[in-house]
Amino acid sequence: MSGSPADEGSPAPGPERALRLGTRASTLALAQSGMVAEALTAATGRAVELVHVTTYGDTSREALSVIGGTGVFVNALREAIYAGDVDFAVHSLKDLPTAAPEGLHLAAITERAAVNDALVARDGLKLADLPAGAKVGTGAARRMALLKMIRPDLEIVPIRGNVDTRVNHVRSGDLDAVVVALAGLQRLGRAEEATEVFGPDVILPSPGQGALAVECKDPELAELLAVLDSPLTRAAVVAERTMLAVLEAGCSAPVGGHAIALDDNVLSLTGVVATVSGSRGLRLSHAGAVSEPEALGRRVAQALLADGAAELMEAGA
Ligand SMILES: NCc1[nH]cc(CCC(=O)O)c1CC(=O)O
Repeated sequence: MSGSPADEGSPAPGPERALRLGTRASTLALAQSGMVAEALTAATGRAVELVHVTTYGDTSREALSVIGGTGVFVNALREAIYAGDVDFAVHSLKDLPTAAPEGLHLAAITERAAVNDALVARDGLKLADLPAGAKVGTGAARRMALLKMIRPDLEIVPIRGNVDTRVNHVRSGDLDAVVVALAGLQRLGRAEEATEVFGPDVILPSPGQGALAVECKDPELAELLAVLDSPLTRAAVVAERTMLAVLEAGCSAPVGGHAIALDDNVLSLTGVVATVSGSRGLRLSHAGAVSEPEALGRRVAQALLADGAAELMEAGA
């Protein structure tokens, strides 16, 4: 194949030109895409060029629940791949809808960074130190519900926007605290602003949190990108996302899921489902084979459903 011109009819980008990586232009997306680009170049020697793609989710001020959920960030990047404007894209895995898109390969799921949620509070405060009625910003139903379970007195303020924007609400004094993904803070070089890092036992993360998904259309490119895949992270997030899919939870439902490898062969998956108000919640864990993450995801989802998860998600309060 080497030496064949890129325009000879093969959709596979020839080795002579840089691979075009489509990315949102937010600081976090640029950091994530940059990390993947560097890792790919280090592993394969291929040059990677970042191509900015503006998504409706970036320009709209509307609530995500109104404009179609986090899928809006993903769709514009996918369109750019389908159109051939870019060769591949990097997404935060937790933003990917669970349904597999037609004609695209989930070529790599990168080794997971921190799965934790983190509190960024004024004056170095921890959750337990916040005064009664303190204003805590988050737009995620899961975070709202799980925070309310621990501190029913808090005033949850629904905010959205990039991680920097959200953290800046604390800097400016609008809010006493925000809850964001630690992985996001770390990738922005702002991890030291976290005043508390929540273990999964306290706030169970979102399915896929901390992992990046690398997606492309061309099968040969998918083989090249697979060098970035972490099989253990893939097994964990497949278990988490299967659970989410079986629960049929929209991205707005308060659902958490987190799988860890107990050893090379055994995965433990914990799932949580709650009412948005945090008035009621269910949480349980099962273990299963690393080689069969879908079965584990289904098992945890079915156990949650058997305990009344569907009613909780519909309750709305
Ligand atoms: N919902 C937006 C989003 N998607 C991915 C991350 C963080 C990075 C990650 O989870 O890998 C964030 C920010 C946040 O949740 O605070």
